[in-house]
Amino acid sequence: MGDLTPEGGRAPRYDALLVVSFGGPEKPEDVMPFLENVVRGRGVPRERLLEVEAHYQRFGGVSPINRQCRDLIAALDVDVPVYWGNRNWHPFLEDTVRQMTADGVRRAAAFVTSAHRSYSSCRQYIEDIERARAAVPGAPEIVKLRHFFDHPGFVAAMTDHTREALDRLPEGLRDRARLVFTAHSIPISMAETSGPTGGAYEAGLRRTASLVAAEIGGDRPWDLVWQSRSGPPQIPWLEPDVCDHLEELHAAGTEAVVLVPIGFVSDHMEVVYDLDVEAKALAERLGLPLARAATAGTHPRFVRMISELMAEPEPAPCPATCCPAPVRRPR
Ligand SMILES: CC1=C(CCC(=O)O)c2cc3nc(cc4[nH]c(cc5[nH]c(cc1n2)c(C)c5CCC(=O)O)c(CCC(=O)O)c4C)C(CCC(=O)O)=C3C
Ligand SMILES: [Fe+2]
Repeated sequence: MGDLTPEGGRAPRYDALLVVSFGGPEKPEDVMPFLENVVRGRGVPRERLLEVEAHYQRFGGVSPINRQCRDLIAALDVDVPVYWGNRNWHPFLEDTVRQMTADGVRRAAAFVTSAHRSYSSCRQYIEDIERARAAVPGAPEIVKLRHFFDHPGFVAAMTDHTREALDRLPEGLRDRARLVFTAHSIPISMAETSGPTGGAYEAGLRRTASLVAAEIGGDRPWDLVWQSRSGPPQIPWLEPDVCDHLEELHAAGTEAVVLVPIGFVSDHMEVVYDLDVEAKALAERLGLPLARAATAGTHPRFVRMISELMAEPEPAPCPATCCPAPVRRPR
């Protein structure tokens, strides 16, 4: 299928675009069932779950993520029908794949709202897609687009938003502000097995951060730290946590910080709670001037990136050894 390109490769031909995301609750009574979907079989302690439930209830039981997916879809400029399915909440992928099948879709491109490589952000989405396809007779072929952590469109959007955040700091501090990039912490064992040869999650995040920092220029110091740790306490996750890091920076004399959530593509609950509520309150307590950069969201350059990914030669599927599912240790 597809025409030969001048380079002799095959131009992919997709008859639909499927946006695949995490999903989130949109009313208070959906919060607990959503969380139970997220943590099923993952050994997340009950206390952690109740704590996270309170984060959602504080915002009326509504995660911003579904709205953000709708906004992204509305901003897309592609010449095929666009579908949307989630891992953890409505619209569920399986229902969407059923609809695509009924509509006669044969071969769709899948854009997953996750830039980086790890089990949670890559392989698990592949499993979600394959499970949905297996449940629907005659389901279309679904080709997952490549990871985009180093794509110029993603980097440009994050650079713009980092500049905007710098401009929100008091003028005299802008040149001295440190860039603190954040991403979701994951278990160290998951980080070590991410990508085809391991370590790709952190390496990719460092790559994006260094590209953004270089665009910002001025040899500005930057760090990569972690947020939103979950899981049972006895299992080691990536550290330091962003809040511990802010305390350390403050103690060491850092005058101002811009937080850049490079590990996420929209301002969803983990960004608005863990950074805009928790980290912000800490910074206020410390007297540390802090601004948080927006995620890529619907930045035009990021939106255009999605069309560009669809026009690329079809990505090779991930090798089976890439981002394996975590081994579940008995507790
Ligand atoms: C790498 C990564 C990303 C980035 C890539 C991507 O975007 O996919 C991400 C995104 C997100 N994580 C999200 C929410 C949650 N993640 C949890 C738990 C976990 N995340 C993990 C990893 C990641 N998560 C892991 C290893 C766990 C432990 C359980 C498990 O092994 O799966 C929990 C359970 C409660 C708790 O936090 O303890 C919640 C509620 C939301 C939605 C926010 C909203 O509703 O707006 C989004 C976009
Ligand atoms: Fe998560």
